[in-house]
Amino acid sequence: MKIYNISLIGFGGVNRALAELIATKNPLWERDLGFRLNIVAVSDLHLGSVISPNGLDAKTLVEANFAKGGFGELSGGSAEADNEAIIKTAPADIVVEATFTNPKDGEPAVSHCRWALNSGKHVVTTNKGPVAIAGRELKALAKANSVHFEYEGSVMSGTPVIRMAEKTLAGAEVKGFEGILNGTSNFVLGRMEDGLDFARAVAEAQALGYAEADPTADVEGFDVRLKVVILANELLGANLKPEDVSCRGISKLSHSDIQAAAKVESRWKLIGSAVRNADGTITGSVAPKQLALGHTLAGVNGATNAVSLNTELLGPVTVSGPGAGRIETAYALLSDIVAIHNAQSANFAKEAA
Ligand SMILES: NC(=O)C1=CN([C@@H]2O[C@H](COP(=O)(O)OP(=O)(O)OC[C@H]3O[C@@H](n4cnc5c(N)ncnc54)[C@H](O)[C@@H]3O)[C@@H](O)[C@H]2O)C=CC1
Ligand SMILES: N[C@@H](CC=O)C(=O)O
Repeated sequence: MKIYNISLIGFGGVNRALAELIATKNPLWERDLGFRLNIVAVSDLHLGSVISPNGLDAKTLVEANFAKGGFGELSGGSAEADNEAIIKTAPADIVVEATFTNPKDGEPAVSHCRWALNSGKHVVTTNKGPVAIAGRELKALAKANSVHFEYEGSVMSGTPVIRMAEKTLAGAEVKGFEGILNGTSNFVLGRMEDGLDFARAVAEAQALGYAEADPTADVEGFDVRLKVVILANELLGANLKPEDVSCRGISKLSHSDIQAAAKVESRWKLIGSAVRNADGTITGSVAPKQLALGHTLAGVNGATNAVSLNTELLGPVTVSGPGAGRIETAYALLSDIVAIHNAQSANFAKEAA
């Protein structure tokens, strides 16, 4: 049975949820997936950092109510988050990057990924910054170091859109897509339909763990813009950068806009889309759209996301599922580790044959 040693970079909602899963699900994973996970290091800007080559107890990590710098009290701990040393020197097979998404330049997460890949460690991440802004470079770096760079959770949280499209729709020729790609803004629009004001709806999304550290990224569309770039580059073979995608969020929609839409049997949704043009170029955009109630995306509510992939051979194929949430996103990290494990097992089998 395989044990993967992992380092957690960032210990907020998502990585804490992964630790929670590790605390309870390792025996199940051992039986069903053929591996278990062992946390050998954690680094967090607020809590500090800790390395324990034999492994930290996941339950203790989750249940201890650490104060600022609290990892300094642990054996092998420091009150400072020394990400670089943790990533480069802790005896991990896999670095799990779940610090905040920086929509401007992706840092410091891009550097975290570079350090890990250059040290011969796999990277799994839910952070959209490195994937949208430096995805090509990081994939090449992973290849050069014979390791994996996996990022299923960067779009639609635990709902498997990237891997599903690449593996099971291979050959179907994706020509474009449109989707609801931000759980927070979709949740906020729904709560405004219920009569709640914008600020209170955003506060609810924050309390539920859906929102970005700065929820401006959610409501102004910057988060969806990163996801449009990721999907367009993955599924349409584009080479878009965030600044190539036009972007308008939901913050200017008022209660009267929402009521006016309801009167004509429609509702507002924040739509991210991309299309391959006749000349082969790809255009991406993010904007609120008023959809008739019969539209495939109009009934997608709360933090649920959905994307309709427009394919040449099948027409539209729509995938829907959780788009945000701590456990849901931690599942995406697990699915990335399963992908690494399966690829490695296949390699070992090939070498042994
Ligand atoms: N929460 C969700 O539903 C989803 C989140 N994501 C992405 O996953 C990542 C993590 O999300 P959450 O855990 O919800 O965020 P969070 O804000 O709860 O946690 C982020 C953690 O990273 C730490 N951090 C920030 N900068 C750091 C640095 N330079 N070094 C070390 N630690 C640092 C913070 O102290 C915080 O504990 C983000 O990039 C987010 O965009 C992706 C899909 C869904
Ligand atoms: N803040 C994001 C989290 C997932 O990417 C969202 O609300 O969709």
